[in-house]
Amino acid sequence: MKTILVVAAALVDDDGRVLIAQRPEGKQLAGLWEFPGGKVEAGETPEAALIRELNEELGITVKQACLAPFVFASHTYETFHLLMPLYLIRRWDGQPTAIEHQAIKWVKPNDMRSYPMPPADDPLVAYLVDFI
Ligand SMILES: Nc1nc2c([nH]c(=O)n2[C@@H]2O[C@H](COP(=O)(O)OP(=O)(O)OP(=O)(O)O)[C@@H](O)[C@H]2O)c(=O)[nH]1
Ligand SMILES: [Mg+2]
Repeated sequence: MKTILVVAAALVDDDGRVLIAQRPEGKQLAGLWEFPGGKVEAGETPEAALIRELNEELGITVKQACLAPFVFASHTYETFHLLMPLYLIRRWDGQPTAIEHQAIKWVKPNDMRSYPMPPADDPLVAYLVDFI
């Protein structure tokens, strides 16, 4: 089975809320709420990939120095194994916008359980509850 590397971000605002984004219709896991991010492309560092994805998906600009490695998910799906580092980000330029998602939402980590997320993400929420 192939391992795919996906990078994701927990954007944290001044009130300690985290941004989650609803996956588009027609995509795998449509309608579930996720951390913005995406696949690392060939020749790309994980950090460069995350900066690119956040610009494509949310229209924000993030500096590499503002990416803080946090925790990772390692989860076997039916057709691939997902390895997904999650970075914490507290500073960025621009206003996050749902460019590729159905919707985005700022939620307290304690309230994230009300938003169905991909199975790989479940263990990550507990770390946010403890740390944010
Ligand atoms: N971005 C993101 N992907 C996640 C999360 N949890 C999770 O299982 N994934 C899985 O990671 C895989 C890649 O994510 P993605 O669809 O965002 O990839 P991408 O932005 O490069 O999109 P694309 O492949 O359509 O260009 C998907 O299979 C997705 O289901 C999460 O919290 N955030
Ligand atoms: Mg994505």
